[in-house]
Amino acid sequence: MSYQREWEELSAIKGELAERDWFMGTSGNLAIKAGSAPGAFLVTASGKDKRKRTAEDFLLVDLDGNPLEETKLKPSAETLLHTHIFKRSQAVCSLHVHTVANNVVSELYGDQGQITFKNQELIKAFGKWGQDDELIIPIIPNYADIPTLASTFSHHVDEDAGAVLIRNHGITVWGRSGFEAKKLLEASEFLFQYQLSLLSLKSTVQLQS
Ligand SMILES: CSC[C@@H](O)[C@@H](O)C(=O)COP(=O)(O)O
Ligand SMILES: [Zn+2]
Repeated sequence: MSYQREWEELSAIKGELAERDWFMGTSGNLAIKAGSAPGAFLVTASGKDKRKRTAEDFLLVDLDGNPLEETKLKPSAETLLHTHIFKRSQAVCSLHVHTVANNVVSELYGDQGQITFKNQELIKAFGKWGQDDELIIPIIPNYADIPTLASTFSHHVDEDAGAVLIRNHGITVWGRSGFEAKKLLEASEFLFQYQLSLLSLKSTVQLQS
């Protein structure tokens, strides 16, 4: 089975996210559908330093997350989340990263179960082009039991592109292409960093007045 093109695409995305330092402490995992095999996708191998580029970065798994080729590599511990995305939508790529900004936002808004962005240019990345459009990013608890986490996560996969925050853990985004998934990830991180800067400056101004 040939998946060289998808391997190179995911590898290039991985390299860009690594340049942003979004894989601290081996965190993060990435997946892309293997075009020639509709029931298969490439996923990052578990526990690797994703800043490094190696011949063992990804392995091919089926839609239940089982390896399709003989390998000593283990699929990402969070492969189940990617399987839900590919089973429930037409998404082609999903990306998961831990950043300080997405963790802090998930904790600040975790009790509300979501964060809403409005009057922000970058929500257009999610197709929100109207004057009063809102982008709602759900926030789910960080269940240690991965099947429970994945099942909770799956309830929010109702479109072919989207984003979900996992509280004090990270974000998972998915899209109809690698380009779209990366765009949503970058837009989300921009919005999180903006929100944190705004809250911090507001509290400084309040303290001074
Ligand atoms: C030490 S990073 C935390 C991991 O448990 C996990 O959240 C993660 O994102 C990476 O796990 P991985 O199994 O390498 O895909
Ligand atoms: Zn993670």
